[in-house]
Amino acid sequence: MSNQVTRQAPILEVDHLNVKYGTFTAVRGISFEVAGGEIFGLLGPNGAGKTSTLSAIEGLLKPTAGAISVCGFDIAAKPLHARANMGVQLQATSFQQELTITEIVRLYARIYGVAITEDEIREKLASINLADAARKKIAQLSGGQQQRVSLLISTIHNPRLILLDEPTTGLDPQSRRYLWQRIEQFRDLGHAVVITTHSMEEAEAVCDRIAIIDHGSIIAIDSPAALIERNLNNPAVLEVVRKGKVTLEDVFIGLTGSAIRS
Ligand SMILES: Nc1ncnc2c1ncn2[C@@H]1O[C@H](COP(=O)(O)OP(=O)(O)OP(=O)(O)O)[C@@H](O)[C@H]1O
Repeated sequence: MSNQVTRQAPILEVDHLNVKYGTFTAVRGISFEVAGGEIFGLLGPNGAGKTSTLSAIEGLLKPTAGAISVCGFDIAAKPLHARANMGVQLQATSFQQELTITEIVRLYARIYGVAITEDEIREKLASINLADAARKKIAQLSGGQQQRVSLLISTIHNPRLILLDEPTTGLDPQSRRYLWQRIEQFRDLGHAVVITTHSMEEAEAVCDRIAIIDHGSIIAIDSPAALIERNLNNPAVLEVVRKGKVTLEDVFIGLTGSAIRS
């Protein structure tokens, strides 16, 4: 939790969410809330159900049971209202490859009904250190630059809820730090941010709270520091400690097991 911001009312409420693919249950009874001014991490081994959970929140996938609301709007009953309040980070490959970065920003502003002048587009690109790349196409940018564009687009309509699926995978430490700072700025402005990551370092560095998901269920939920504290004497965790001091990764492996997932 940011020191400057008092915890606000929930922006995202997920209540006993179930997702099935055919007869296979990918998400079983997941419940959590994310408040404004909070960065919430979804962690879990491959196949745990993180993307399925995000897809249900985004309205891309119909849950088999449970309810999701964004800013009080039920995603099933008021999908347009709910989606107007959320920003979803897209992959670089999802953008129109033939357009320049400026044209992409202009296009998405229009899609989201945001009035934006050419000067404002220039300012926005400058704010993510991409003033010089305004005429470049997305494929001509580095991975870090693409992720900055992607975050800019997903937040162009100033959504209260921001959903980021592994936003820093493959980035160098500088680009990763830069994105962390941008994400924290949104948090400090009172937005709610949900992030999935496989990086325990990232979870510890930016997440105020995390949920560890395994086999479709939340098995632990708290701040990273509290999860470590609570598991300092957990034999399953102590068995996997590598460097004498219990880390979030040790807690994660201790709770989810060492077996490689398919
Ligand atoms: N469209 C689908 N049809 C059938 N099964 C699916 C489908 N999408 C996901 N699954 C299965 O549902 C489970 C959860 O998948 P999901 O992608 O939500 O996991 P994840 O935690 O995001 O994994 P990863 O870390 O690998 O991205 C997995 O067992 C996966 O194989």
